[in-house]
Amino acid sequence: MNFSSVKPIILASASPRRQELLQLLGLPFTVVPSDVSEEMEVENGDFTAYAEGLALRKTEAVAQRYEGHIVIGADTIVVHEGKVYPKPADHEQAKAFLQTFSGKTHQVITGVCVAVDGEIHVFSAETQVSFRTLDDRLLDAYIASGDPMDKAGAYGIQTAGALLVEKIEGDYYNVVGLPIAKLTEWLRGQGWIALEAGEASVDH
Ligand SMILES: Cc1cn([C@H]2C[C@H](O)[C@@H](COP(=O)(O)OP(=O)(O)OP(=O)(O)O)O2)c(=O)[nH]c1=O
Repeated sequence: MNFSSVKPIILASASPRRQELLQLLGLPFTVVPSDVSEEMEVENGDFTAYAEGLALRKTEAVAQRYEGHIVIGADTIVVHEGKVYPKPADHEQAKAFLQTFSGKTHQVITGVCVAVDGEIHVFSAETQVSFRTLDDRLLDAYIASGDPMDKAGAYGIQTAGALLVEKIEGDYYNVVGLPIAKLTEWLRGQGWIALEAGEASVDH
């Protein structure tokens, strides 16, 4: 399946997972990571606004340098009982995070931002992830693998972190870092991308 786009696409993300997911569309894109600080306050307990705000910040930082492009940025956060769990600072913190999630359900929210020539659109997706009751040896082995360190909440559902998960409700790819179906539907709806086999596209 191949899509074409009306303008060149930039993925404003260093995440290899997001790059792989965007590759599913079979269209060319360039990666320009944003380099913005991810320090922001959660306001009024609104985690969706927080994830969307970070996605907006990352996207805008790149979009201002690339007129005439479709710039896509995202931010994935893990939320449990009113608190955001970022990428862990060290193995100890990774273990503490995962122990907190053991036997419980948390939320993964990915905020997505698309900017085209000053037009900015933001949306998000949320997935409920329920963890198994984790045994200590499995946790230690998983953390020793190093896999948790570059991932929000200290696990990757797409890697050996899969062994920690009991069930999910919502889009799996949203947990991995990009709700690709929702993004594709949105881009098609705007006419920014189209199926190559003759789908009408809007002239922007
Ligand atoms: C929960 C979870 C997160 N993650 C990853 C996705 C994201 O790469 C990362 C969350 O960090 P982000 O800050 O969203 O993204 P990033 O720093 O990797 O890249 P950039 O800011 O340049 O876009 O956690 C997984 O790969 N699997 C998972 O199961």
